[in-house]
Amino acid sequence: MNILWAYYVTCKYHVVAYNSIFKKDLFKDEVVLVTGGGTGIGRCIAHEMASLGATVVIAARKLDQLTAVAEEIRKLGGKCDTMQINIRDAAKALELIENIVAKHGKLTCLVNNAGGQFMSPASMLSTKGFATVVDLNLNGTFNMCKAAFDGYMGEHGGSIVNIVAECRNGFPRMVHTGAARSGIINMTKTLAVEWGPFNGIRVNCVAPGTIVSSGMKNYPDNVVDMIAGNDWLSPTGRFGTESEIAASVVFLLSPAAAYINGVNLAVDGGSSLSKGFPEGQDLAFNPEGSLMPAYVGWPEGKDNVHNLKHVDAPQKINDLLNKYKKKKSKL
Ligand SMILES: CCCCCCCCC/C=C/C(=O)SCCNC(=O)CCNC(=O)[C@H](O)C(C)(C)COP(=O)(O)OP(=O)(O)OC[C@H]1O[C@@H](n2cnc3c(N)ncnc32)[C@H](O)[C@@H]1OP(=O)(O)O
Ligand SMILES: NC(=O)C1=CN([C@@H]2O[C@H](COP(=O)(O)OP(=O)(O)OC[C@H]3O[C@@H](n4cnc5c(N)ncnc54)[C@H](OP(=O)(O)O)[C@@H]3O)[C@@H](O)[C@H]2O)C=CC1
Repeated sequence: MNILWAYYVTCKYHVVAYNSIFKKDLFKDEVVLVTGGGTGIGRCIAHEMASLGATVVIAARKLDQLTAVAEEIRKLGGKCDTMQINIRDAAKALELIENIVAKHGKLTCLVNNAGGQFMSPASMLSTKGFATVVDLNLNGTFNMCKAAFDGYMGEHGGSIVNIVAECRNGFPRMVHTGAARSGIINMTKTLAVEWGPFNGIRVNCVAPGTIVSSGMKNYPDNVVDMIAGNDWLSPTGRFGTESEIAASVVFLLSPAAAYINGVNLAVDGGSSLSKGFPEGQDLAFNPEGSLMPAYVGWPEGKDNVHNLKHVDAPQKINDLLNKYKKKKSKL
């Protein structure tokens, strides 16, 4: 009897969790701001949130990219607005939040996705280069968190997800971003504690490992070659996908994560724990491993193919992704 009861309770909660994660109108009352939403991972997060009913505002410096993504989302039936921002400008960050609240009535979720860096050994990095990357990632993320708090969340609550980069063991060749992202992870813990009492504000991080995305286009060919040559640097024997990052963000913003606060969720295939097998991904490749399709939330088009171009990354990196997919489809 007890076993049956335990089974019933477990199943019941599975069903509750499943429904609350996938219900198509889960975020219908939410207004979410995704910084850097005109490209790559941010674009994917914007699509997923819109597919679940949210009103999405995407903001970055380049309006043309934002406009194109907003059109894609609207064509698929989602709600999306665009606004321009340089997250390094604190005053403009507050102005942005105030504009969103004035236009959409609230701001319940913030995804701090905008950021980036370049590759350089520490020995060759200038003081200005270090400061620039810290300013963009650490100060920029703080500017957005503080603006969201002052402009809406302090009074009404909300949920924040900061996209960082997996940097648990340091970040060789990217000392600036490793320092900045570690700063964000620590800041996230502090804000979770300080702001929780303000109507239950939650602040969490997602730390991507190496992800096939447009971000790689920022790197010169020799760096892309190096990254592409190291695709085995994770126990899963592959890189991650944008939708695998978006899924974790959706989860952390959802009621399924209502009691999760101040964590840093590594989405890296375990690369922070081990670098996998030096023999290469052929040996390490796990045929059962998930390769989520892009834009899980939207209905598929003709022949079960998504209407959207999946990933905008350098050709060599895309070739690797297609190689994994072919292997998977053979099984
Ligand atoms: C084993 C393998 C595992 C490999 C594992 C690899 C994992 C990769 C994981 C991460 C992936 C991603 O994040 S992908 C996402 C990437 N996306 C982005 O980076 C987008 C955002 N990036 C940017 O905006 C820029 O790159 C960034 C430099 C950060 C900011 O641009 P700004 O215009 O503000 O700054 P700039 O004026 O260009 O530059 C300011 C100063 O910075 C320095 N600087 C700028 N670019 C530089 C460069 N390429 N090399 C040296 N120094 C540079 C110079 O000192 C510059 O000053 P002067 O000398 O006076 O000019
Ligand atoms: N791809 C990967 O392997 C990994 C990515 N990440 C992080 O994930 C996030 C998304 O990366 P990804 O999509 O791959 O890369 P992208 O380069 O495509 O995305 C970066 C986005 O940030 C925006 N941005 C950059 N600087 C600013 C600024 N000053 N103000 C406002 N927006 C800005 C850019 O838009 P615009 O130029 O129009 O301003 C762009 O949309 C980044 O923070 C990245 O560092 C972390 C680990 C791994």
